[in-house]
Amino acid sequence: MPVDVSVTDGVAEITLNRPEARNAIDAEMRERLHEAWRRVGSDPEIRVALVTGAGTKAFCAGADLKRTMPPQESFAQLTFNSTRSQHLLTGMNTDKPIICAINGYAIGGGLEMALACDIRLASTNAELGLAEVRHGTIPGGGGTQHLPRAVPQSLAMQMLLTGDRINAAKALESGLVSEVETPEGLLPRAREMANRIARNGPLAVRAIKRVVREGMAMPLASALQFEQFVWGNLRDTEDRVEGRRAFAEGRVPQFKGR
Ligand SMILES: CCCCCCCCCCCCC/C=C/C(=O)SCCNC(=O)CCNC(=O)[C@H](O)C(C)(C)COP(=O)(O)OP(=O)(O)OC[C@H]1O[C@@H](n2cnc3c(N)ncnc32)[C@H](O)[C@@H]1OP(=O)(O)O
Repeated sequence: MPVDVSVTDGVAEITLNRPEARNAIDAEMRERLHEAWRRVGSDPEIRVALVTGAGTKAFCAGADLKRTMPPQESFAQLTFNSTRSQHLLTGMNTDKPIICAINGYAIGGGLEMALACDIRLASTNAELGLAEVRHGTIPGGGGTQHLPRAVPQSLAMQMLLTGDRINAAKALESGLVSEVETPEGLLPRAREMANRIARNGPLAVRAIKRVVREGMAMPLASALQFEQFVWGNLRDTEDRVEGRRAFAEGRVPQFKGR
């Protein structure tokens, strides 16, 4: 299968599995990814998602450049496809946190997928770039908007206009990724982080993702009001009571998500 999904202790691990094509996204992988993101969003047992690539060379080399494009895609069909391409990423708009373990090349749609995630970790051999301009097009999966929001605009424009890749060190320095690990250490680190998030209050975890993502698009005053509103909604939850009770009793809280 071009996409493997395994769920353990509330963590859904999604692996892009076409290493022979540097995990490039063809039509079948796109459909399986849609299914995976739908499962993450709908399965109450899943609290966190972790996405990575099979093999040691690439997270994802982007859209499959060898796929045959129908010669005369109607505009409606193109719109549908672009919508669905967008959906590959917007489908990730679950309110559950997604960690991306970038285990090698993340290019084009591969970097766009990583940019749609909440936490990005990279291995020392990773290289990240948006090559679309070299193919006579522009990123179609959110890259022109997410990259300048993730790194300084000058670096984003340099990457977009040249199609150049940056290495893991530059990605860390620019804040595109939050940590760099050895190839052997990347997945264990990502899994450890995912498991710690999965043990936190699930309502609070999802509220944090929502408040940050939606608040960033608001004026500061409105965003602070939004935070207060969401904080108030959590005040009377069983999880908040359990958190305080567990601290007082010196034990690990058992959150139920209500
Ligand atoms: C209806 C279908 C829908 C499809 C999907 C739609 C949704 C997609 C998500 C949303 C996307 C929006 C728009 C996105 C656009 C893009 O992503 S454009 C593509 C951008 N990517 C690239 O330009 C990368 C091209 N590849 C490379 O530069 C290099 O391969 C590499 C990644 C740097 C790796 O180099 P190296 O390790 O030297 O390996 P290679 O020998 O080059 O490659 C190994 C084999 O893998 C094949 N391959 C690599 N990349 C792709 C690819 N993108 N598409 C198809 N195949 C790829 C390569 O051809 C080799 O194959 P073999 O020759 O058969 O061994």
